[in-house]
Amino acid sequence: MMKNAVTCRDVVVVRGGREILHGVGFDLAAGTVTGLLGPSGCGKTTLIRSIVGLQARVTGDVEVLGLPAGAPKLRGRIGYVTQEPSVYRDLTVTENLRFFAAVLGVPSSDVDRVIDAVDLRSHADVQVGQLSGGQESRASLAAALLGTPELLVLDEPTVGLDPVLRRDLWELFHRLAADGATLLVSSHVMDEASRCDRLLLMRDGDLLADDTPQGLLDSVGTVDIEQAFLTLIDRKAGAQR
Ligand SMILES: Nc1ncnc2c1ncn2[C@@H]1O[C@H](COP(=O)(O)OP(=O)(O)OP(=O)(O)O)[C@@H](O)[C@H]1O
Repeated sequence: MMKNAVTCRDVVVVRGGREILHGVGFDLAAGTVTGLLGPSGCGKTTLIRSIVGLQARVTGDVEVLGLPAGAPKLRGRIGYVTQEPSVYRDLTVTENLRFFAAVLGVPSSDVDRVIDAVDLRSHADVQVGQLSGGQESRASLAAALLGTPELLVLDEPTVGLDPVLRRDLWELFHRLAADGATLLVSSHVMDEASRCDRLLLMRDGDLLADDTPQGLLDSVGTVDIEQAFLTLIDRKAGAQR
């Protein structure tokens, strides 16, 4: 049986006095790329924060790599890239990565590997403040790849990237999964859905679907994921009427 890297059961989160997640449950199989898709504000970042152990007021069960989310032993086993760049703008790409490698206790030889992985070799000695938005987000991704984490959680990593870079990044995600990593990648761009092994479709703090891209299309009876998402919303609204 395939091992699960993440198991969520009945996850409820309250933020600012409002219930944001209403009892979410799913598994992430090890070595797969799962897309977390849904409109802005539906709760993707909140769910991601619950998995990486940064979210307060989480009830239900969130198990990550066999441990409760947030367990100190998970540090170094999870790579998390937020929507905000997490690298220092006054340091070069290489200087940033050497710094993070030292903090994580990762050999500095790993720096070259992650620079190549995100295709930033030509800008390795450029200050992050002088990079384009897409290059800066790839520098953040490179930092998250240091030490080869078993779980990579990426919050909208392809925002602002051109189609070629997006394609290259998705290829990288699948190479990492083939090497055994588990990836959860959030996006509100539905056309990225077909690149995932599995999809979690979210709306208003609930999971509308948890399926493979083809399984979703077959079960809903549509030809594209965006249409499937809209059909599921209409069905749910109809059921609630
Ligand atoms: N710090 C906070 N305090 C209170 N409520 C918050 C906070 N951050 C987010 N929220 C609320 O939680 C809900 C879910 O936000 P979240 O950031 O998880 O959505 P998202 O799906 O990641 O959106 P986006 O795609 O725009 O990043 C939103 O209604 C938002 O207003």
